[in-house]
Amino acid sequence: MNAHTLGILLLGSTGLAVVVWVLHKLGKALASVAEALAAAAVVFLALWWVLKAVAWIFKEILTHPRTTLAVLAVAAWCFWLGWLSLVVSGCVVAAGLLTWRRLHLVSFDQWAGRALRSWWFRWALYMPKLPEWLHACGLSVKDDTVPVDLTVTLVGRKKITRDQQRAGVRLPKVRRVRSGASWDEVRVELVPGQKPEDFDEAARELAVARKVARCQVRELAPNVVSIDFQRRDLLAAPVPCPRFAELDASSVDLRRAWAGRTEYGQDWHLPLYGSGSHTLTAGASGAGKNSVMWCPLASIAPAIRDGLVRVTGIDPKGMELAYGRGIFHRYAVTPKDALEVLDELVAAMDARKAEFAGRVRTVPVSVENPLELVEFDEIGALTKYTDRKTREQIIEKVALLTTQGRALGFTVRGYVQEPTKDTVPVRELFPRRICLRVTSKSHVGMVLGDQAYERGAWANRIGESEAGTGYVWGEGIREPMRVRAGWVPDEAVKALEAFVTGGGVLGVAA
Ligand SMILES: Nc1ncnc2c1ncn2[C@@H]1O[C@H](COP(=O)(O)OP(=O)(O)OP(=O)(O)O)[C@@H](O)[C@H]1O
Repeated sequence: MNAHTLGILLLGSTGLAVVVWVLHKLGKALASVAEALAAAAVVFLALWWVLKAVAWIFKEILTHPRTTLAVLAVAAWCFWLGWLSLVVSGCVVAAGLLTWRRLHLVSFDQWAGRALRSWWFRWALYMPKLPEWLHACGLSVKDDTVPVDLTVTLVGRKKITRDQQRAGVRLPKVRRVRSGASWDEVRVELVPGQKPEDFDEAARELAVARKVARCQVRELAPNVVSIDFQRRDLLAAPVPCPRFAELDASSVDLRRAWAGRTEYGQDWHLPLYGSGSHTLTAGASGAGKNSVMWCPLASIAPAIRDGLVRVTGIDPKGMELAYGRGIFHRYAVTPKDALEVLDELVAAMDARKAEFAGRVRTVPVSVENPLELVEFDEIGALTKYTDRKTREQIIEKVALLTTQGRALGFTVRGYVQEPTKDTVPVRELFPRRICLRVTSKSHVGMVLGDQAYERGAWANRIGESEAGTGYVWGEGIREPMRVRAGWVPDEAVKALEAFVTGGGVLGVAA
């Protein structure tokens, strides 16, 4: 090997070493750049997921505030205080709620039970199941009109894709679930292509899907309907009237006369004396107004017999009350007689006022000063359909009795078919109202007040076969409550008459 070759080899090795060194340095630099990029990507991704999670939590808080906050509260509790204290506290709360439920079912249900049941039904039943039912009942909109994207590739092939988000079917969204004692209201928002009538037509199928006897649909807005499912009906069968022959005088409480049953399957009481005793009952013909009248009278039969209660009957039809004529201390049919009877009552009230003023705040019921109970059937017949002079006088006397009678032991109970203001101008003077089956939705508000219908007093939907069923609201009842008056058949009215007049205690099998 000569010097020239040696020089070339040396130069070549040096060049190669330099190239290797440069590549090594380049590789190192590239590796650190890649490392930095990877770290940045990880940080960016982590930040992106955190942001997404925060956005999701905010969205959930906004759309389902109660549920999300409850879940967050439970998680926070577990994190800071431990799960054991959570379980113990949960058991204590559950025991408290169960005790409350046992002691007072109605107040428990109206303040806590409804909210818990609504929440549970929403998440466990209606959110997962309703879309399925709606689809099965033909209440979904098929998205045949989904746009199709055509992609032409470089090699000339065509790829057809559908917008995955909008493919398939569109279903109404559940907006709210409200669960009452007997009915569940599921509010849904319709999708374009649907109308409320579609839901009306599918009501029967929906009832079958939910496995309940009845389902009704209410239109709340052009694109919102409430699908109402009747879960149970404890008032389907007539409620028997009390066995008054077996009652003894000491068990009669005039402030809580038994009147029938509530939709919770509990006793329904009405006050005949004291606060909230003036009662107006509205109901279409055949709605069962007379059972609201007769049933409490049957439950206080011993007090009527003993002279602690004196019943006055005003009966413009001259039929219904005449059947138990002996029960009534005073009785009137014609407008003239009615006015006379009312005059007599107002005079008695004034005499009592003169005797007791300044001595007591409420006149105690006794044989000398009995509770004067006025049963005014078809009150509209005399406050609208008589001559003006008599009408005005009758209205004036009823107003006097309802405004001044409570503390003096005078109670008026009126019954009306048409609860409009011009039929019953003294409507507002009756603090307690009962709405039996009525012919129009507007009547519900007239009897029970604004919002009664919206809050579930659907008295216009009571069936003709459900006579005696109605709604009560106000006077300590937070939500409209469905009730059914005890049914007092004809023979029971006769037996009641015999009982209170001392004509033999016949009693009635309940
Ligand atoms: N509580 C009830 N339970 C079961 N059936 C009842 C009840 N109340 C009434 N009915 C039935 O409904 C029918 C009509 O009842 P009721 O006479 O009380 O109606 P109403 O509202 O007074 O009607 P109208 O104003 O026409 O007199 C009764 O004959 C009876 O068959």
